Amino acid sequence: MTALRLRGVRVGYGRRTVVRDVSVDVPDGGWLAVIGPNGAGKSTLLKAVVGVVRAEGEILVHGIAAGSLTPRARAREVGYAPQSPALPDGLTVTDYVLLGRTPHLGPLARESALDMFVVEEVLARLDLDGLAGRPLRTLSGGERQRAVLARVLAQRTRLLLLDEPTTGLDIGHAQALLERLDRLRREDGITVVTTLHDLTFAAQYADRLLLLDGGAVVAAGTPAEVLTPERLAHHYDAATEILTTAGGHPVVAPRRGA
Ligand SMILES: Nc1ncnc2c1ncn2[C@@H]1O[C@H](COP(=O)(O)OP(=O)(O)OP(=O)(O)O)[C@@H](O)[C@H]1O
Repeated sequence: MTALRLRGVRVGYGRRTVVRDVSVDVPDGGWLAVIGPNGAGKSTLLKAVVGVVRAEGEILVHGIAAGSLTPRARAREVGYAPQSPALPDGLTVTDYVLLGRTPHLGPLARESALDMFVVEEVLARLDLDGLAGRPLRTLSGGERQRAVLARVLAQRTRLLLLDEPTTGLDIGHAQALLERLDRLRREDGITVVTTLHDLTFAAQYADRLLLLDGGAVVAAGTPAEVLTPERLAHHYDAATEILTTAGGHPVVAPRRGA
């Protein structure tokens, strides 16, 4: 089954079109990385899928038109972490992550033992259990980023849309997070869509890349197909060499003084 299908998606702010004619299919259990230079329209595309911005064209989530879902139903299908979310002041990490359970709560809106279990499990997996009682405002940038991801994972959706999930994370925490997502994908069939500026991480984890420039898809395919020095020069204005890891994944190495 196709977890996410976009056909001819267009998004504009006012009269300016910033995403144009985007079509892509993401199969169940797949990982799509949306890449592209600053301002290419990556975040806007994700926002269109979760309904934060209005879009034209077709957006199907697990075969259902996204626009026909209530916000609560959509939140049970799609977990979304924006690039820099506004965090409610005064909440502890546990309280905040518990917000991820909101779409699953019954009519009395009381959390059950299952909700608490899910929250504790997610906190442990993201190395946040030691911070569970801390107010959000006292966390470091990277810890805050992990708390945002914990809230999204607590939502337990089959499709995750993550906007720059590794921003502010050190290489170890970034890798641990991407490994965790990869395991969810392989073991539970969760589908992952991320924007990622780190093209080497994108090439390691995503099975498909979608390169946007000026709001349009300019390349799509496997990391090895999309990441060429010519494309990176043309669309990012970057001088790079593409190396290869022992495992056969492309590595994007910037070239000094080119
Ligand atoms: N709320 C808004 N109102 C008007 N223009 C916006 C709004 N949000 C984004 N834009 C513009 O839309 C274009 C695409 O922005 P978007 O944030 O989707 O790009 P991006 O590819 O995610 O960029 P980055 O890599 O810098 O995060 C940019 O030119 C941006 O200035």
